[in-house]
Amino acid sequence: MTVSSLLKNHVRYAPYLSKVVNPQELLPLFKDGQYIGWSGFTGVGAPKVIPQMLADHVEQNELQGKMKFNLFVGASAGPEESRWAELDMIARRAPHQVGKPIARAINEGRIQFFDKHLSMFPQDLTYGFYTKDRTDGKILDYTIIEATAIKEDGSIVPGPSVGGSPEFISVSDKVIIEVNTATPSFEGIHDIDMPLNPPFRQPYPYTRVDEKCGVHSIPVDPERVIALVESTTRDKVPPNTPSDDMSRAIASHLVEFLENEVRHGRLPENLHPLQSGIGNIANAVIEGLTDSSFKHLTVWTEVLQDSFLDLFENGSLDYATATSIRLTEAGFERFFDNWDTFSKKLCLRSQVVSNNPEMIRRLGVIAMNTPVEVDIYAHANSTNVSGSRMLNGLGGSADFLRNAKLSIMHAPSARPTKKDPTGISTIVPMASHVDQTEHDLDVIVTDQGLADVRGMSPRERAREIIKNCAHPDYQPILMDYLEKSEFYARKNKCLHEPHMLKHAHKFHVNLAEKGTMKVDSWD
Ligand SMILES: CC(=O)SCCNC(=O)CCNC(=O)[C@H](O)C(C)(C)COP(=O)(O)OP(=O)(O)OC[C@H]1O[C@@H](n2cnc3c(N)ncnc32)[C@H](O)[C@@H]1OP(=O)(O)O
Repeated sequence: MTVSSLLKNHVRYAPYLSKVVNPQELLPLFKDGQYIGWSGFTGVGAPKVIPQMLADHVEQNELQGKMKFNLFVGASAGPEESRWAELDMIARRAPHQVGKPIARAINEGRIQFFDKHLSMFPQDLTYGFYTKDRTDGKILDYTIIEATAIKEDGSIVPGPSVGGSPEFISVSDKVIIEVNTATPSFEGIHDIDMPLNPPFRQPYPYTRVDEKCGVHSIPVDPERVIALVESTTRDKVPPNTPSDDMSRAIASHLVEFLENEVRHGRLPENLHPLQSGIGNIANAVIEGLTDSSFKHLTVWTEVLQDSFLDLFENGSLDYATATSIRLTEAGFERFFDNWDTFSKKLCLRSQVVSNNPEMIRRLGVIAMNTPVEVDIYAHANSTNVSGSRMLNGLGGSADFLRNAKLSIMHAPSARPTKKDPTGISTIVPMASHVDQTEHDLDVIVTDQGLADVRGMSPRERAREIIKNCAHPDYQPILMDYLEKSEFYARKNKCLHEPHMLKHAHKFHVNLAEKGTMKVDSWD
């Protein structure tokens, strides 16, 4: 097959050039029921060509539901994954996904999805936990990985995400590389600690966000690389929703809180390394920090979004490390135009390291993530609407929130339903599913205000959360629930964390039946 000169420029290990194929030639390798790993994390750095080729094959031959794979991706992949879900090509999936088609397939029971902390997922895969029913001793049949360059030793330089690729490759029978020639090489930006399983694993030695001691590309046994294909499509991340009054209000409460922590000596002037989730609120919080007086900030997180570029550019951010840099097309343009500046201030690691509990606790990270709901005692649901409907998954939220120095959850105080503009209260009597427990969270913040629940008993917490965070439409209803619960609990001597179990999920039942959480009474 003729190899383009662009591809030759990206591949510095000559023996691979004889393995360059037309993607169609790989079709016979793929069989229903196989276990496949993809590179990628939060919609960037995932393979594109082979997933599309397989999707076209399924669509053209009406093989929907007849060619299904057990698919593992560090976190969410790109639009190719949605297409696989639409064509019923995914039998099993872990650990985090994004997009309506895949969430629909999970909630319709067509995909067996299991959720796991992002720091643990790759190592558990290498332990063989997820393939314990295989009888051939293999873990992954194929890893399909996107590279932006291949080095002289045949090792793989990933693109804007590292994710779980090092672990996937280490347990993959065969490896297929998609070399993306539309994206500039990301060489020099990665620092990768290769997997080493217990009992001989060494501690990660980092005591600052900018320390590095890993390798700069992912080593692979060239014998296991069976094919290379050229990919000419860049990652496409949809534009972020601009910040609005609600998200700006949250950001301003948070900035005020952090300033107060500095004044009281609980944080240094440049804070501690920040972690920030994805989405509109997380973006607004970072924008809020851009406008604040904090300088020399650092970031230890899993995903960097466009708003971090502003922080770099205005000089507030000294250094950031993550496992993925999920930028919009405009963001990537800005990033490549200023490669020399950004690449010196940025490092991408594997997700086992970016989300490593020991590192998060050692560095005293300040973690900020958005929940579905938080209950009056500070248990939070990050994943399942009304206890059942899976959204995106746990992601790294609990890796960070359990281990951070400050664990913060930010959310709108109310979300709309078709029937009621404030039909969903973020603050509920009892969370319908718990991902973050009362033992993990320190601060809850909504557009209404901020509840600092450190050191508070559950009943003190409940009052602080209702008073400061609940939407005014729900404050009296929640107070009524709390007081009635206390009345019954006092009689039964169970006042530590009082609930009326028969009413604890009445907000959710009311939402299902009447389209609003506004319950008329507790009787
Ligand atoms: C890769 C990573 O891990 S990044 C690091 C952090 N990761 C995480 O925190 C993972 C878990 N978190 C998440 O996935 C997100 O933060 C979410 C989904 C919880 C919140 O994100 P938001 O952008 O605020 O979600 P949004 O308000 O659009 O809600 C999503 C959907 O859930 C519905 N929803 C949200 N909360 C509720 C609720 N309490 N009750 C009922 N429905 C709800 C919304 O109506 C919306 O429904 P739709 O899909 O039919 O439109």
